[in-house]
Order: sequence, then C-alpha cells, then structure tokens
Amino acid sequence: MTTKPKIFIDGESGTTGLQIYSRLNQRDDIELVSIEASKRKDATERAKLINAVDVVILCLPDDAAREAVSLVSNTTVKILDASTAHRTAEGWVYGFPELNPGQREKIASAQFVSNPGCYPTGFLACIRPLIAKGILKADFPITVNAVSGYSGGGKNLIQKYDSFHEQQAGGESLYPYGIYGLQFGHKHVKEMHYFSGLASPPLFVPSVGDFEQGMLVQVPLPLGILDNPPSGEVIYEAIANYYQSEKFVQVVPLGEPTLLRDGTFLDAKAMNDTNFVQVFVFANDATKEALLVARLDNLGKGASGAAVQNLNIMLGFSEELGL
Ligand SMILES: NC(=O)C1=CN([C@@H]2O[C@H](COP(=O)(O)OP(=O)(O)OC[C@H]3O[C@@H](n4cnc5c(N)ncnc54)[C@H](OP(=O)(O)O)[C@@H]3O)[C@@H](O)[C@H]2O)C=CC1
Ligand SMILES: CC(=O)N[C@@H](CCC(=O)OP(=O)(O)O)C(=O)O
Repeated sequence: MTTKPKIFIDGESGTTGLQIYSRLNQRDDIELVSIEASKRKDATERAKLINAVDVVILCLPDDAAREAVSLVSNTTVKILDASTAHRTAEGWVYGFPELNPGQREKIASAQFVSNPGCYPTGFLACIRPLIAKGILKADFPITVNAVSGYSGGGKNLIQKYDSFHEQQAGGESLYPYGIYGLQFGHKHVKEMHYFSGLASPPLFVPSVGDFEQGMLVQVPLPLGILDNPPSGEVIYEAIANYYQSEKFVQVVPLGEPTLLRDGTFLDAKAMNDTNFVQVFVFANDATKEALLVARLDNLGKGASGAAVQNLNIMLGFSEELGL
C-alpha cells in the first residue's frame, strides 16, 4: 500500500485556510494533518508539524508566513505560501501554471511555491499574453482598476462588513462601494510588474464592494496612442491562442452578449465557487479603445482554488482534482 501525502494547512481556520480545507477534506488521496486549536500560534508545535509532512500550505499574514518558513529544517518538505511574503522572492516559484510555457514544470519540481495574489491573477491573465507575444510593447502605459468582494480582506474585513450589515438592519448598504490604496504602492503591484514583463509598474486602484466573494479586474488599453494599433480581433486571438490548452483560464468569445446580465452589466460574482478566471476583450476599432477584463472568485482562482491546483501539481497528481 502506498502512503498518502500528508498536508498541513498552517492558518487552517482563516478565510483562505478554511476554503482550502473544504476542498481537501473529502479527498482520500491525501492525509490532512491539523494542529490543536489552542496551539495554532505556538511556534514549537507548528515546527513539529511543518517538518513532519510532505506539503505545508501557509494561509497566514505575511510575517507569520515568514516565521513559518524560518521553522523549516526538513529539506524534503514542500511549502506553498498563499501570502504576499514570497511572491517575488529568490528561490521561490510563482504558482501561476498558465502564466508562461514551462511554469507548471517549475512548480512541480520546486520546494518553495508562492500562490499569486487575487488581483495579480486577473491582471496577469489579461496582460501577459499581449506582452509575451509583442502585441503591446513593454513600455505601454498600463492602469488597472479592480473590484473585490470583502472576503478579500480576510477575517477582519468580513467582521467589519458583518457589523455594517447589522447596523443597516436590512436597509440600504452603508458601504456599497469604495476605492482604496490611494497612497499607491499596493502590496500586489510588485508581482504585477515583475511577472507581466512591463517596463514600469502598472498604476493600480483597487476597490471593495458590499458582496462577500467575487472580483473584476479591468485593464483599459488606450490604443489611440499607437501609430498602428492592434485591432480587437488581433488582441482577442493572441489571448485566446495563448490559453487554448488551458482548462482554468477561459477566454470569452469576442462580443459574447449572453455573459452580460440583461445585456448590460458584467457581474463580479459569476465565477464564485469555481477555479476559473475568465478573460474578456471589449474593443472598438473605430475609436481605438479596448478593455480587458478578468472575472474570478477572489477565494477561488484568486486564492484557495489556485492553492489546490498548485498542490496537485506539486504532488504530481492530476491538476483538476478537487476543483
Ligand atoms: N482573502 C483572500 O481573498 C486572499 C487572501 N490571501 C492571503 O492569504 C493569507 C491568509 O489570508 P486570509 O485567510 O484572508 O486571512 P484571515 O485573517 O482570514 O486568516 C489568517 C489566519 O492566520 C491565523 N494566524 C495569524 N497569525 C498567526 C500565527 N502567528 N501563527 C499561526 N496562525 C496565525 C489567524 O488566526 P486568528 O484568526 O486566530 O488570529 C487566521 O486563522 C494572507 O496572507 C492573505 O493576504 C491571498 C489571496 C486572496
Ligand atoms: C479587498 C481586500 O482588502 N483585498 C486585499 C487583497 C487580498 C489578497 O489577495 O491578499 P494577498 O496578497 O496577501 O494574497 C487587499 O487589498 O489587501
């Protein structure tokens, strides 16, 4: 009988950890190992488990994730970090299998894998094919506007919204929508810049809406600044070809009307509870404007679904198991 790989989720009771747990706990091809709740922040107890399993999934704030990595003494244990701490760090592989040819092979053989941020997953899914294929040059000025459900802010933001909902007592939302990060330099910009291949960091404005889960990431392309702008069809074909063999990145056919609610709104929640990121291209060749949009579940392909996909790759399992 072959032994099942042992998995420890450090931060199992947090927002991301719970979602990973729920995707893994029905599986009989792995063994989930848990820490006693009262000892979940005890470094000695965590170190024992971290060094006794095959893969540790870190679902912790950045500092606690760095601490967990410092506790690793077993050179055979693999670490998958869902936090921002190691996304551009040396010695770590970026856990976005669809990003570049050969990326999933790197994930499969790595000891240290970082799970991408939710916003960067949407952004990179849109822009990476255009830079990689030379449809846009690396110096094209890029801005990103995105909206996330409030679970993107973890337990703290969920608690805040729970209390808003109590105060509004069924009435109109107290905080329906707000932009943030207005000092710029959001913690995700570094990985957006690094893995896109852009010459300069994109200007990123995130926002949060009064819904728990779901995300839209918008990348406007003011093509009129170019002498010979690519058409919408060229942009669409480049992105669609890039992901043609990928299951979890869906490039929606150009001008697909049925995906807009009432023909008008693109709904942020439509990918919830899935591991898909959808990429849309909207374009007007006459006005030389285009807009790329990614739609994903911040807790799906944006966090926990992506973590399970990476775990499967790291264990040499079929990538789609449990997703
Ligand atoms: N929410 C999202 O959409 C996404 C989150 N992420 C990242 O995943 C990580 C986890 O985020 P999220 O689940 O949202 O956050 P939560 O705040 O919901 O959960 C964090 C968990 O870590 C535990 N924890 C905190 N400090 C320690 C410690 N020193 N030792 C052990 N456990 C500790 C907390 O326990 P306690 O509550 O008891 O303090 C809590 O269970 C973060 O780095 C986040 O940025 C990544 C992508 C998307
Ligand atoms: C709505 C909200 O607050 N979202 C979070 C991003 C969540 C996330 O992806 O965090 P990691 O980079 O640690 O993975 C934020 O903007 O900080």
